[in-house]
Amino acid sequence: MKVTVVGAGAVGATAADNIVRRDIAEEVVLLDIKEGFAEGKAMDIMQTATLAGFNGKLKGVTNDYAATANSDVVVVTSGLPRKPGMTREDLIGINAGIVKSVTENILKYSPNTILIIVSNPMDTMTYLALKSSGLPKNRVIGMGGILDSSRFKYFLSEALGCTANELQANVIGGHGDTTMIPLTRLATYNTLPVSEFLSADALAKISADTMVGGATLTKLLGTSAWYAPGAAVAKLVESILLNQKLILPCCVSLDGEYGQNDICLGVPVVIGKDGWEKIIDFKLNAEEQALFNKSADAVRSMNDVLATLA
Ligand SMILES: NC(=O)C1=CN([C@@H]2O[C@H](COP(=O)(O)OP(=O)(O)OC[C@H]3O[C@@H](n4cnc5c(N)ncnc54)[C@H](O)[C@@H]3O)[C@@H](O)[C@H]2O)C=CC1
Ligand SMILES: O=C([O-])CC(=O)C(=O)O
Repeated sequence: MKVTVVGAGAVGATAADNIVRRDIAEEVVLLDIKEGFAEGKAMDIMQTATLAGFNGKLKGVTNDYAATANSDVVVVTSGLPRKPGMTREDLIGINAGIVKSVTENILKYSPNTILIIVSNPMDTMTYLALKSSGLPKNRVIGMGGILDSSRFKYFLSEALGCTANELQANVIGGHGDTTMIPLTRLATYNTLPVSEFLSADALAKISADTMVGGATLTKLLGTSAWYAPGAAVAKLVESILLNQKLILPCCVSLDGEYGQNDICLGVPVVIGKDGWEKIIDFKLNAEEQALFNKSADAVRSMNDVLATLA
């Protein structure tokens, strides 16, 4: 199987590194518009092969879409990251043009690929990629919820004093500072509800910290995060390439599920060789459904901005 990662910046290179280390793809291509940049990142990563013990191949190219031909999966990370004080939505003006042109170029050489959109504002960029590519809806997936859920489990683990691997917890809704919905009611610690161990106030703080998880790191780092985003991309790619059928929260096109239509938003889906194969449409309680509707309203108004861009 062949994977292309577009954008060899912080997130794209980290995603490529995580994918090649897992030895799950026969070929990984890293593409960037900046001359020599992807080639350099790929060479540096490949020089860890004997140290990390992997056998896969990673090749870097400068804007050479022919080298991406017949990719089974393409990950789009090209675009600007935010700086401290910005929201992800502030990036729409520049990133919409980049995501649209990258999608067009990719489809010339891989017309049946599965597209994974990472560039922000991710929910709107996923909607844009779905509409502009004409790909079947199951082959367009936005990555945000896997990362947000991993952060949610991190904050829960810190409060509980346990490893995050003992926790199950999901974030649904939009991938924005105010649109994420950490599902605290359904989060468990070794099968038991986390509310058995943490007060309502503690859970509210964990939820708030999760929602601004990306903004907190942006403030600390001066640009947005890349280690967990890159690892989250690899988790998603692995479930596709190995047809694992993992249930992962991803941004997908809703057609009545969760009461929404004509929008891409984060919900739990089964991920396998054909992309997202099924939406797990479980019943939210009234409070969660109200938050989901509010999240959809906010994302929809960002989607409306697309029509105003040149
Ligand atoms: N969905 C998610 O969970 C996450 C999304 N992001 C988003 O991912 C994007 C990338 O973030 P970083 O890697 O930190 O940024 P970065 O600035 O380190 O890398 C972006 C790369 O894209 C390249 N690029 C720009 N236009 C291009 C084009 N037309 N074709 C090919 N390459 C092009 C740039 O040369 C640069 O190397 C940002 O929009 C950021 O907000 C970041 C983290 C998590
Ligand atoms: O915070 C950002 O802008 C980048 C991102 O989406 C994340 O790390 O969650």
